[in-house]
Amino acid sequence: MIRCKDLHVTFNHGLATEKLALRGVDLTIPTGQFVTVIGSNGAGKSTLLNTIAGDIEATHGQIFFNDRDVTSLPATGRTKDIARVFQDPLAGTCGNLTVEENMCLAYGRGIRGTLSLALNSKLRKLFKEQLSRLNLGLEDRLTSQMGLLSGGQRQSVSLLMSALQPSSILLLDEHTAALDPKTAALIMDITSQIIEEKSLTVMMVTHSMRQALDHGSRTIMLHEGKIIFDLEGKERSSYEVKDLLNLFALARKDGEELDDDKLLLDS
Ligand SMILES: Nc1ncnc2c1ncn2[C@@H]1O[C@H](COP(=O)(O)OP(=O)(O)OP(=O)(O)O)[C@@H](O)[C@H]1O
Repeated sequence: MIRCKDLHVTFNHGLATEKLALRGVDLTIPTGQFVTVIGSNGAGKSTLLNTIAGDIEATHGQIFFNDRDVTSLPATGRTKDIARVFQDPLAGTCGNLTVEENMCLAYGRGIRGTLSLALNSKLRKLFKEQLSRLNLGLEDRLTSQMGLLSGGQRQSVSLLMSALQPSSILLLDEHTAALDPKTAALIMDITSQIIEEKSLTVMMVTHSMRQALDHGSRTIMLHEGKIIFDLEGKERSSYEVKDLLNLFALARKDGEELDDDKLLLDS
């Protein structure tokens, strides 16, 4: 379970550039729930995920994983609980290491004395099996340098790496946004499989209204640092993409244009 209690994040406090990025987020995500997170540019989606991951310190409020208060834990103290895949395929993997070395690091996160974890034939077999699920021929490129893979290939490996970790929470920040439609669909497919296999608690930020409704069982919409809609159950099932776009229209202030073309394009 993830619980955010009255979560606030203010950047550049007291300066002319002060920004209230989160303004009292109250959110409880039961164990095993898959929540899609939508909202226009600057709504606070990444800030929410980064604060849950510990990369950004909460200005006020608390974060719990189950009953454990992790608010003051740095990101390094939360890595056992959280796996992440980012929009940028370069984030989250090391370009100078080989595919198998990257996977070994991810695998080792759950094991004591990770630095001494050696690549052996058993691990290579496991990594090959995982990579072959992608149907991208990456099972034959275990010793290729990660930096030489295409963005889509690299993102695919990042996703598999998240499945090798012992984490119970998966945070996906627009992880298919930089991919071509075919690769994006493949990645979403594998994402769903991994989530189901590991019964993960998931938050997925997306700009695609279609993706937001097609995946998971709950959708929250952030606007100016607050959750303004929280849809699940029958109500959510009855929603179409156009209904979500209408919610966006309702959320904007009078006369303010929806400045996020991407929302419309990806719908
Ligand atoms: N490190 C930072 N310093 C100052 N302001 C920041 C910082 N990070 C984010 N912000 C601001 O906080 C607000 C929320 O940003 P955030 O990245 O969470 O939005 P988002 O909903 O993820 O947007 P997008 O869809 O464009 O990625 C924005 O106004 C952003 O400019």
